[in-house]
Amino acid sequence: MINSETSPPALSIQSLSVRYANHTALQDASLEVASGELMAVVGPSGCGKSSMLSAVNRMTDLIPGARVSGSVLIDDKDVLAGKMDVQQLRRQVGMVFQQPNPFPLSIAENILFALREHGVRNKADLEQRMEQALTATGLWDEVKDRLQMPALGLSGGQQQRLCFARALALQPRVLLLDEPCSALDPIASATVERLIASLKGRYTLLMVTHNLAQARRLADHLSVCWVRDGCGCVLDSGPTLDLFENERHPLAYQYLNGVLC
Ligand SMILES: Nc1ncnc2c1ncn2[C@@H]1O[C@H](COP(=O)(O)OP(=O)(O)OP(=O)(O)O)[C@@H](O)[C@H]1O
Repeated sequence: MINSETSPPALSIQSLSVRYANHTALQDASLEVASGELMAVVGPSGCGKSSMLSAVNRMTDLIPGARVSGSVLIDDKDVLAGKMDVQQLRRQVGMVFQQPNPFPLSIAENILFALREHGVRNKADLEQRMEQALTATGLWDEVKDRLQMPALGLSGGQQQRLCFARALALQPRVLLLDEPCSALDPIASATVERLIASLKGRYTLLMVTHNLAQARRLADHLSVCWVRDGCGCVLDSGPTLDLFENERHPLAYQYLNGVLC
């Protein structure tokens, strides 16, 4: 287990702003995630949570008119720097979305394709990494006898775990999770939540969720975002229980404790 008291943060977001045309989705946001910890980002709709995640893996590059400023350091390297190799960044920073989005390929190919795209060629390595990733997500025993079947034939929860396996196979430094359970039924959601809990300590996780109870169960640290003067911003960040139980920032405290109407 990594000692977060002494290690520098794995992910440090500093004065991050994201603008789309003339709208500021996120203004001057800063937070730090220690290596091996899970930080949950919560806040009302439209406060810039997804925009924050998109800046971390440079998906904002793909949005016409999007402008990003500030810095996003992963192990002290600024991913927003022009010289950053975006292909290399996508290997370092995995992402799982709200809707499971497996490729319309076989279960095996979903993982093998991602590995080959990132330069893994040796057949034994490919198979070993595929099995490890499927095992880590609890899928191996469920799918090992039907690896050549279409991934889209899996249940929603299994598809989501396959998306986790596809990301984990690349051994990312940081994993971004954008409401990873919200499209799943309660049983599948609980399975994915257990999977996320099992990743703590081994991966650095930044998770957007609207489920405050889930944030409280899973997150080591919490960042509460808000919309102020039409722009998304971070109200307060800190240890999860401290934010839930102590009125450090009145608005954040009221939001977390459901006393805002
Ligand atoms: N591609 C885009 N082009 C223009 N505006 C956008 C784009 N993506 C997001 N926005 C706007 O930026 C603001 C922040 O959106 P974002 O999706 O980051 O918020 P969010 O907190 O993740 O919301 P939700 O909880 O509803 O997913 C919103 O006003 C949204 O309409």
